Amino acid sequence: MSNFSGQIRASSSLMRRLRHRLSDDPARLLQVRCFTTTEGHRPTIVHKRSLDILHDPWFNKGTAFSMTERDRLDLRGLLPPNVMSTEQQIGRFMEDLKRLEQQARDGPSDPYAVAKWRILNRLHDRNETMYYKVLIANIKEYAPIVYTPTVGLVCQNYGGLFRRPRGMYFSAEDRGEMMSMVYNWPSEQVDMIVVTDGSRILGLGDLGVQGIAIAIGKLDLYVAAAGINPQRVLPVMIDVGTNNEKLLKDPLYLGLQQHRLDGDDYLAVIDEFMEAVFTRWPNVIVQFEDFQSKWAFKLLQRYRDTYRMFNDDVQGTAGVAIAGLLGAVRAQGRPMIDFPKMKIVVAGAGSAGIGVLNAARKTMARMLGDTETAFDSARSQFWVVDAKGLITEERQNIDPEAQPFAWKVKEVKRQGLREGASLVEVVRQVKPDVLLGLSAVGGLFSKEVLEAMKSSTSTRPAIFAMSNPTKNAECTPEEAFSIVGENAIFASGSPFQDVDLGNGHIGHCNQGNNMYLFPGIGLGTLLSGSRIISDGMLQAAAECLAAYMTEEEVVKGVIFPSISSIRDITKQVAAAVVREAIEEDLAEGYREMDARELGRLSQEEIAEYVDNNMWSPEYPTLVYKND
Ligand SMILES: NC(=O)c1ccc[n+]([C@@H]2O[C@H](COP(=O)([O-])OP(=O)(O)OC[C@H]3O[C@@H](n4cnc5c(N)ncnc54)[C@H](O)[C@@H]3O)[C@@H](O)[C@H]2O)c1
Ligand SMILES: O=C(O)C[C@H](O)C(=O)O
Ligand SMILES: [Mg+2]
Repeated sequence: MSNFSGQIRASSSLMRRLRHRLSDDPARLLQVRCFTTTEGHRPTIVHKRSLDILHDPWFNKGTAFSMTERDRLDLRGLLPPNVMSTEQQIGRFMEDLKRLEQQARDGPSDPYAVAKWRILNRLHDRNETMYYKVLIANIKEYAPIVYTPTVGLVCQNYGGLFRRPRGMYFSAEDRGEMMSMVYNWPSEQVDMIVVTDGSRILGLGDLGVQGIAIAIGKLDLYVAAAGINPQRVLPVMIDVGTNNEKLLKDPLYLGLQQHRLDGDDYLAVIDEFMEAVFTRWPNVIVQFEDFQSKWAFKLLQRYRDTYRMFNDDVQGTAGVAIAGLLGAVRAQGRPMIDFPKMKIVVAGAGSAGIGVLNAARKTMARMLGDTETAFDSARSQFWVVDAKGLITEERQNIDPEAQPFAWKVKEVKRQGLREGASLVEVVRQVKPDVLLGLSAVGGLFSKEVLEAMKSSTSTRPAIFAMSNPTKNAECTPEEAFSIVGENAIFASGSPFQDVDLGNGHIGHCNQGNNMYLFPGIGLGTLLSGSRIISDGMLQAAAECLAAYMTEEEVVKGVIFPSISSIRDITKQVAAAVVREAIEEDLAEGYREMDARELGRLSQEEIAEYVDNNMWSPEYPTLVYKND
């Protein structure tokens, strides 16, 4: 790794000299700037040869090593003699994968999904370049394998599926050691960490150390969608124990078999981890993922003003939901500014639900003039139902995060409702424009609830069944369209097929998942060099996603892009985040691009800068060097 950064250092000084000579020609300066920050096609110096190269997934090309390279790197005889092109290699790999698929049933219950994950995982272990080439070219097919829903099944079965370790594990036993442990990771530079404590994996609950697969899956999207260099990503599991009784007794369980640490002991572990990673990699960005709500908000408040971090479930989900909600307004043929008139019922008041509620309320308030009164009145557009029913001020031991959305008892009485009213009662009385589920309860939007949505006052009632994985979705698109009607707008957290409504009509199934935002938030933060991730940067990301869909698409009920365009949407989101960081004077620059230069870039140049800094899976030519 040291050579890799050495190469970057060498090329940086060359570029500095070049730039000095060109500095009075702004047009050429931009060209050089873009060039300096592009992952180039120069040879990569390696300090390994022979089997060490074949066992190194960062350098391995398998049968694609040319004969001259085989000679240079002492590989002759270690590979079958036929030199394959990348296309041939991928062709062979895909044939294998497809063979399996042809025998498989469609849909989320695909019995071969885990087998496909295993095949892809093996490829990931032996050849990173090829793995990401396959993933990027077939993202629609394989995102549901490396990401939700299959990754959920993988986490549940990780004890059996675990082969080669990937990422780092910090456990409660490592207290006092983390600052030195971080140096065991081979990369001199890490741009992105996704960390989980495994306490709430998707809607599957506490999966302890097995939750590492979720961090790996999120980082796969960072590479595939945002072009973050895979040598600079680090999946992390913080193992503070588990409260999953089954895992505590499982002889195959890979983690600490003790109950979770809590209170100050818990905080001490997370604090030590944050200090350690930011000491070694001061420019890293840490994404918190799938922490139980109890800690998600507290940790976000604790770190967000000092570290470059965000919580994907709270903040990423909020942005995606806002984009979807604005899409639902546009789908009715109404201007976005009508958003503050929407009546929204949210089922689920955990990290995701509360994140969405806070962001939606702020967005409404901004549209109403950004005054305190506007903020206050926006509150009455939301009805929050959790496991105990409708939340009002009468609720005992109310969660402080949910408190601002608790209805006054007198007011709900007037609406024919009361503390703890059931979801179906609330929907019947409120007749909402939107029913949004982040409850993790599969089938929560029952026939009765969806029947009640038929009296929605909206011409295009929106049903967002956002819980993951598939079996935790609050309803299926078939149920939504058949019961609520063809005009409904549907989005789900995990992918479903579009629904054939007959007569040539298609019920469009949108995937409303934070995957449309977190890669761009991470990339934009990295390239802006902002030390924190501000509300404005998150808002800019959400607005960019909302504006991505055309009027024509939105009217057809298509409110989120297809996953096939995830690299493009991520690029745009990242550019929007960079622009906002510049605007807020937070951008400190990245590598050769300092804050001043960044501040001078036009909108088009920012887009180009982002594009030029995205990693693409191409084999570099390798040259051996012995120091
Ligand atoms: N689509 C996305 O991008 C996305 C993003 C984040 C989270 N999620 C999903 O959202 C779900 C919830 O995540 P979380 O972190 O908020 O979890 P959480 O466990 O913190 O919260 C779940 C909430 O649902 C409530 N609930 C439980 N049973 C209910 C019922 N019968 N009726 C109404 N509410 C009920 C609970 O009281 C709690 O408030 C998970 O399935 C997760 O996968 C989806
Ligand atoms: O992981 C996902 O697919 C979305 C979200 O982060 C979740 O926790 O469900
Ligand atoms: Mg999550």
